[in-house]
Amino acid sequence: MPEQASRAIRLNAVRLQLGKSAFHFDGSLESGRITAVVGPSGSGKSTLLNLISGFEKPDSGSIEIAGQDVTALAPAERPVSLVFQDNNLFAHLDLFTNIGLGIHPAMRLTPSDRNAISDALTRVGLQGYETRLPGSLSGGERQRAAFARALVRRRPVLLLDEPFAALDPGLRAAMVDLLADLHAETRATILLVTHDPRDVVRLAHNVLFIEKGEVLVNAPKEDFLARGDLPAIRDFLGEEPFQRQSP
Ligand SMILES: Nc1ncnc2c1ncn2[C@@H]1O[C@H](COP(=O)(O)OP(=O)(O)OP(=O)(O)O)[C@@H](O)[C@H]1O
Repeated sequence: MPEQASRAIRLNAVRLQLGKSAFHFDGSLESGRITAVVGPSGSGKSTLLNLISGFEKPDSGSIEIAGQDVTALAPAERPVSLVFQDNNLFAHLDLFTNIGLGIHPAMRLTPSDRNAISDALTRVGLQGYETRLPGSLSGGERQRAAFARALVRRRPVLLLDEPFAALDPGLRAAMVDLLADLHAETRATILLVTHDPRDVVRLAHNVLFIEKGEVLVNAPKEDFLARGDLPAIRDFLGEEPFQRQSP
């Protein structure tokens, strides 16, 4: 499938040292699919997303997105949207502007852009919050606003670092459904860092399990869920019996 291959993310012998932590990533991620990025705390999940989005530069090796070598490109030049763990809203700008910047850095917005912003706010349950500053929002509301910005950007690659972490169970379920809908609409390549095996079961097509800065397993979800023989994966899955479900 040449077209599929050309749209994938490839990490070619990527090496990075951050303080005492060494990272080595080699392999590819399927395009148009949701890949759950899982593994113990401190294993390198956020670092992988930072490398793909360009906020970290490899010491050696290269990164390709959609067939293009992006290793030397700045984050804004990459076809990627990233929602950080602690979200990345500008504190001095209202929500409308924060989200509008996701569409156009100089805020030259068309009427349809303005509609898209309002629509995104509605979809994350923040309708009417256009003039609010991030500091006046709860952690979960900020997280949803960051998600709304990723929605309007419509980049082919969406990187989400624990986007549901600060949400209560009801909102969490709504946002999980929203992400599933978003993927069905856009067929974006989505990497989702999560600590919750339920997200893997509900959302993921593939799973990348990272341990100590390296990929332990990169496999379809069904194969991953069957790897209870590996202690690290058993620890992640816990005691719950997980059904083999398709997203
Ligand atoms: N700039 C840095 N300087 C030194 N060490 C760093 C730096 N950034 C990350 N690290 C270390 O690299 C390791 C991996 O960090 P990373 O944030 O990628 O882990 P993670 O898997 O996302 O963890 P968590 O699940 O807790 O969010 C950690 O031990 C972290 O302390």
